[in-house]
Amino acid sequence: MSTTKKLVLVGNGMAGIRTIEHILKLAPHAYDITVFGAEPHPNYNRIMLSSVLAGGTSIEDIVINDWSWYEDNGVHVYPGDPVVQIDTVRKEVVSQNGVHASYDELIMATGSQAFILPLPGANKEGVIGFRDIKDCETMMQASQKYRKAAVIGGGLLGLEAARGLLNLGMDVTVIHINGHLMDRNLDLPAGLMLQRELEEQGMKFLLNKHTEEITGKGRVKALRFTDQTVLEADLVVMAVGIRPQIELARNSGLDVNRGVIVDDYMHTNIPGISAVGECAEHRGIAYGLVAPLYEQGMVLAKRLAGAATEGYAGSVTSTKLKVSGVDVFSAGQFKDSPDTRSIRIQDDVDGVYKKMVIKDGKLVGAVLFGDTTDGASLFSLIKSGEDISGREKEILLGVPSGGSGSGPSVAERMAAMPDDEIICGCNGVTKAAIGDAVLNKGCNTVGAIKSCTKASASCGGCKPIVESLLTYYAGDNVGEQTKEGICGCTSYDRDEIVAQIKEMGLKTVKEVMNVLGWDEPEGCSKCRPSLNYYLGMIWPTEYEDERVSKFTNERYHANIQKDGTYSVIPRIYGGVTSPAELIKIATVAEKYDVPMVKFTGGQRLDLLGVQKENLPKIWEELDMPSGFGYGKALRTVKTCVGNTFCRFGTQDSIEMGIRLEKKLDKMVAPAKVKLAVSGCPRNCAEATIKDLGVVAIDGAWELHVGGNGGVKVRAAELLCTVKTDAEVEEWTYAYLQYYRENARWNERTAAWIERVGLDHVKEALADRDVRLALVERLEVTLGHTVDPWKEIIEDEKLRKNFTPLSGAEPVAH
Ligand SMILES: Cc1cc2nc3c(=O)[nH]c(=O)nc-3n(C[C@H](O)[C@H](O)[C@H](O)COP(=O)(O)OP(=O)(O)OC[C@H]3O[C@@H](n4cnc5c(N)ncnc54)[C@H](O)[C@@H]3O)c2cc1C
Ligand SMILES: NC(=O)c1ccc[n+]([C@@H]2O[C@H](COP(=O)([O-])OP(=O)(O)OC[C@H]3O[C@@H](n4cnc5c(N)ncnc54)[C@H](O)[C@@H]3O)[C@@H](O)[C@H]2O)c1
Ligand code: SF4
Ligand code: FES
Repeated sequence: MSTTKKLVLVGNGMAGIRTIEHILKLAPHAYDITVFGAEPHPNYNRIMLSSVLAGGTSIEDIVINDWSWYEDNGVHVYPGDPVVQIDTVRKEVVSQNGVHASYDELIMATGSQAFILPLPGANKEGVIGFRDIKDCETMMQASQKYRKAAVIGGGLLGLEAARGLLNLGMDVTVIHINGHLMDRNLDLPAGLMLQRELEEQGMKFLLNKHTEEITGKGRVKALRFTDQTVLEADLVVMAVGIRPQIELARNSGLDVNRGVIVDDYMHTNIPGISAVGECAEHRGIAYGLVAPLYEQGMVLAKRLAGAATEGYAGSVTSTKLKVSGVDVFSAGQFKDSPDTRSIRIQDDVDGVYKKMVIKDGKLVGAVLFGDTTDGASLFSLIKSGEDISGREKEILLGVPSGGSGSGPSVAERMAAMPDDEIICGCNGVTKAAIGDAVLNKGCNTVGAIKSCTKASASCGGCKPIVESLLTYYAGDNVGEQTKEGICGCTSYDRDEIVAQIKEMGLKTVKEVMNVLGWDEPEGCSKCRPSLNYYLGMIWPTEYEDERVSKFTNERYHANIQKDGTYSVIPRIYGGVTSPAELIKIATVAEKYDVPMVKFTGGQRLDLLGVQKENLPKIWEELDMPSGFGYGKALRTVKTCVGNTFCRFGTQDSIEMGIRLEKKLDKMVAPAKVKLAVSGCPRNCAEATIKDLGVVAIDGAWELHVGGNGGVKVRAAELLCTVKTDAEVEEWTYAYLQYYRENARWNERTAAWIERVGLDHVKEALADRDVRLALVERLEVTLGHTVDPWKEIIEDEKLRKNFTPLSGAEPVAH
């Protein structure tokens, strides 16, 4: 008589089949396995439905185990045939099609269903959730016939659905009950930054809106809200959360609450029946992300295979929004509470926000917007629970901690990580699997690991840790192509892209992406602005700036502030103003109720707290050039008093500063550029911590380059000493143009000089003909650059962009 036990799995989804995969590995002959699935498909990666909807991925691409896998592993499968009854006494399940299957062990892995708000009209045609392949197909079909889509719920799922529908050509409005998006994962500043970014992509939002009714005859026509406004819609996608599928379990006598209640070994209250995945509730939590479910699956598989396991103790979760062009990451406890401290950086120029939440010296939560490269390492710090006291700022600023004795190095952290730690949550890839790919399967690049294990193939959030593990395992054998592409969308680096743009005459961002085979068709918030810069630098007379490829600040030509208002900084050449100019500034400040007028560190006046819609009017009335206080461009030329008034001064620093600023006032660059001119070596203008600082010495001028006074202070290095004012100009312009042509986008001169070395720059500029040619190219560029505010003021269409934040006002009936 056979000793093989019978194992029945109810639910052919991600958690259940992952458990079966482990059992097949741990105890290949222990069970005769039967799987029932309500969906007619083989086991597929539900996560990737967002990518299918957004385009570029097919249903076939997201299948994890095709039909042959079931056959090869002797797994009997009943697709499209849900289990409708469980006889826990006879130990038998019955399916909708009348199949009876007896079991020794039964796994419930029925997942969740989309929560459909019980609104009048919710049963109309065109109202759906977003949970499975069928929903995805319904949306794709609807987009062929209809224009207006409403997505209820501004969480992860709603925003991914909305992005997909936009890609399908629909006009999409997201209705959100809260005041900021992704309120379950983000705090207010990150939520606002996300909203702005998505608005730029064409998404519309109605916040703090409560839907009351779905109207229309047969098919949906509109949504009516509690404030009695109405939004027309031919397709409504509900993405307001999920509910575990527990009816079958409840009807079968299993203890249920929100989900099927399980202990640390995934036992339910009935012997022989386990539950795993979203349908399970462990220590009061029913998870809605794959990583914890895979951890549960591993524990269950070990128990059923008779292997030792410490049980499941619960998970800290992390999420990453899968919308191309937006980088958002959230992990753990992201909200402040009385027993936590938090530390945050908000860089409105580059559209970056980072927050760490700390409790008892340990990192317990993090939010990242705009730059999520540190997401994986922050997440592993949260999971490891190590004490980070004294290193908080270092960690948040992304300064690598290694070798200095201030904390474990990356290699030490990789070594300490347990083998069964899941590195790629989306695909359930463990550290051991990555080690195996590198050590035994010859994978020596991230790309090869991706092909072999699927790690980093979905949301990409795990890529930095995959890279660290690759280095940890492969050491010196890391393959060539791990050279960094400019972002996750491409493997081309900056120099290759610039060379290809020149060689192939590529003229638009889209063209570069198409021709160079970008992985993400829309690009992301890193590559779009950098391509926009490179194209403008290479084709100064032809290229038209692509507004959508820029950060918010540069798109609105104003610095966005913490509270969503903007600041206005007119140019004040060399920091020298006049009574007439001051009166003009004071007049607009009073007229538009500007809450604060402040001197900046760069000797200018900043009007803070300006509403977006007032920006064009203020600039029009000021009638002063833009100070580019927001952009990757020339910011200020700070000057000291110089020999006009100062008794120590040997040269006229004010005149020199104004001359340089007048020439360069519209110069855009890879990153912001600050200049200063001091009239003697006392250097009151602090010229030696500027990108370029000019310091007068007796009978000559010194030019110092690559300085920085920000987070990482760097003293400038002496580039040259010249005698005449004309030479100061020639070297300054040549140096800046050389930087414009050779630095990576977003690379300040300090970082650039550190990377290429001062000697290289000196050598490149040594030849006068080369310098003159550089100056000429800069002049051509400057000749084609316009003052952005002049352009906006004169163009009605551009002025229209300055309407209030949530532009999507509902249609009132
Ligand atoms: C569009 C989308 C994007 C997502 N993106 C992410 C992401 O980026 N990261 C992340 O971590 N998570 C993401 N998720 C969530 C993730 O997909 C789920 O957490 C995961 O699929 C849950 O796995 P599960 O096996 O518990 O449930 P499921 O994958 O839902 O599988 C359950 C299966 O059981 C079937 N079933 C139900 N009742 C029965 C029955 N009586 N008989 C037989 N079969 C039955 C269901 O039809 C289903 O096929 C996303 C979800 C969606 C919808
Ligand atoms: N990238 C990812 O990790 C990813 C992507 C998609 C889905 N998922 C998972 O899938 C599950 C479902 O996602 P979700 O976004 O539906 O759930 P969610 O709970 O994360 O978000 C639902 C959102 O809807 C809002 N909401 C609730 N009621 C509303 C109403 N009446 N009107 C308007 N808004 C309302 C909530 O404030 C919330 O922000 C979650 O577990 C999620 O983690 C994850
Ligand atoms: S740098 Fe020299 S010239 Fe300029 S203000 Fe200071 S002391 Fe005077
Ligand atoms: S965690 Fe999403 S691809 Fe790895």
